[in-house]
Amino acid sequence: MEKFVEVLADKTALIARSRDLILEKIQTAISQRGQFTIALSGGGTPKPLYEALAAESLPWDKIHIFWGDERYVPPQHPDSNQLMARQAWLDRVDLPETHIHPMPTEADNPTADAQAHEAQLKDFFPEAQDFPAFDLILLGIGDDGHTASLFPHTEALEVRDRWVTIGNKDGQPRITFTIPLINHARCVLFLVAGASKQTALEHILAEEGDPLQYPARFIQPQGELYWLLDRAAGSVIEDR
Ligand SMILES: O=C1O[C@H](COP(=O)(O)O)[C@@H](O)[C@H](O)[C@H]1O
Repeated sequence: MEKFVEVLADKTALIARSRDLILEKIQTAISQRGQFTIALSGGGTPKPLYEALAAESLPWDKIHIFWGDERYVPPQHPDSNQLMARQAWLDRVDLPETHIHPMPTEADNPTADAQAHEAQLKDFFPEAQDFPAFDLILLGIGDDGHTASLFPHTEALEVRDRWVTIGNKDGQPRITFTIPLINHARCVLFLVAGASKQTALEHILAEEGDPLQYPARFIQPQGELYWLLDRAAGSVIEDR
């Protein structure tokens, strides 16, 4: 694993750097493999990044969009990660609808939806031996140290034999990529902004620590790992 930690001056610089990195990864993946596969994160942090990517002229017919996690709500629900990405980015560009691969959330059965999405991924990545290698998985962290929907001390952290599983946020189900799937990516990019993330970040990036308490510590991909932080979040790292 190659690990890079960058502290950017502010959120604007953070978004510009992450946009440029993604544009570089798109170009490399398409020139080497003919397509680019990305899994998106939800929450508030990546929204301006999606808006910035919507302004780019890209080979949309070679780009496939997935999600690393999803809230267990219908696709039109205001909490839906899919809805946010569609409004900020996907609905604004000429991306074929067949290239958008949301996590299903409407079976009224999170286990069935997680299994259905795993089957969809297996159809998309027929060559995958044990786990697929996404070109880029975009992640955030919560103030509690969670990433994707891998929450502290939850069963999802133990899952090693599935691609997709059920997350648990305070008793509410979510759908989430598993740790081994994320760790199989060619590149994992964490985007972290705001002072509220400082404490979690300090524990996640420390030499020693408990990954069950700070699940983002489990993310050690076989490819590249980028931590892009704005100064409000990353000053704790600079001060170390
Ligand atoms: O619940 C979630 O939270 C994290 C972090 O969100 P943010 O609002 O603090 O940026 C996010 O990465 C995850 O995808 C989302 O479902």
